[in-house]
Amino acid sequence: MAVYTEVPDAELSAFLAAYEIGTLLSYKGIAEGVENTNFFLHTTAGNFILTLYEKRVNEGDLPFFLNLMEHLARRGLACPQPVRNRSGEALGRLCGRPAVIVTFLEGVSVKAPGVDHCAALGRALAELHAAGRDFGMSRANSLSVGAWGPLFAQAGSQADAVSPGLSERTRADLALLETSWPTGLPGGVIHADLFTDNVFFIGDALSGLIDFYFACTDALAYDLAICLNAWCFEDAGRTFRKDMAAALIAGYEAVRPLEPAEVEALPVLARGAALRFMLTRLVDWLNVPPGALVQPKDPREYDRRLTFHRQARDARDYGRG
Ligand SMILES: Nc1ncnc2c1ncn2[C@@H]1O[C@H](COP(=O)(O)OP(=O)(O)OP(=O)(O)O)[C@@H](O)[C@H]1O
Ligand SMILES: N[C@@H](CCO)C(=O)O
Repeated sequence: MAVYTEVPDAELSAFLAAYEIGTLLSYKGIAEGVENTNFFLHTTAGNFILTLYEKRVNEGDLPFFLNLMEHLARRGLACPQPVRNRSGEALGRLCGRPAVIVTFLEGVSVKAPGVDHCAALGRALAELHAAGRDFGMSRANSLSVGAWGPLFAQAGSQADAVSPGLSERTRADLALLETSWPTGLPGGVIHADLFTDNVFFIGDALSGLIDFYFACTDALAYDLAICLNAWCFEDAGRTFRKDMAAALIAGYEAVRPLEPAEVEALPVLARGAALRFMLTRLVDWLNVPPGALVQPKDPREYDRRLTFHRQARDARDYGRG
């Protein structure tokens, strides 16, 4: 359960008093998620999410994330909206942490997506990229290829205790990716963490996207590569579902066709995306803060995906004919 920061009732009441969101009827810590502390708030005015930003979120980046959510909603994308307090501010402080209330988005995430979910995700991802095109702010991707070596150094010699041979495999992947990472691909605002838990459906229809706290300015096709990893593997990373990948890419290209350079770069982008999530999971796995209510995610699931990516030859192996 991702609650890193306990919030005493009195502090919560004082914080909420600054907002016009009715009277608190109930609240609870949210079980899902690993990055930030989230509470579900039920008030006389409706449902809201209270987020306290933790380790990986830099406070200076919050205006980018909050403005982005507002911008995307203006462009018609369904995503949570920051709630401003009586002074007109969206960003507050609670228990020493930056804190924001956002609107509640209806829908449920799918645990085991199918081909149709992947097709819908592809369309939504391309729509997100299109909606972000005229967003005026930018933020470098702080978890791109340049960050992977330092992340690996944090795990150091403990990697092999998590999975035999992981150090050596990671060293080789890093060396290859650091020299072959593509530059100059079409760029813009990307979500950068569009895992199944961040995409909501009502029935079969995609109802919205949440969790924009890794959003940044980077290659658009890298976002697609992240989704290929997050949505198109089964059995904890052992089985690649080419049919789901094909549906994801086709859904994306129905809105925004990929350029030839992006198609060519897909295998290396997918390999890099897998390494990025393997590394952040590895560091988190080895460093659970004392007292935190969180279930860290298993880095071995991404080590297994890397086995697939290492043998992939071109985009056809990812279902892009
Ligand atoms: N605006 C929202 N509307 C409805 N539910 C939400 C909203 N924001 C968060 N949630 C719920 O809280 C959970 C955790 O939120 P979120 O994914 O933002 O946390 P996180 O710690 O950043 O997680 P992650 O591990 O995906 O980075 C979500 O899976 C969802 O169930
Ligand atoms: N989506 C990430 C966690 C949040 O960044 C993962 O599954 O590793």
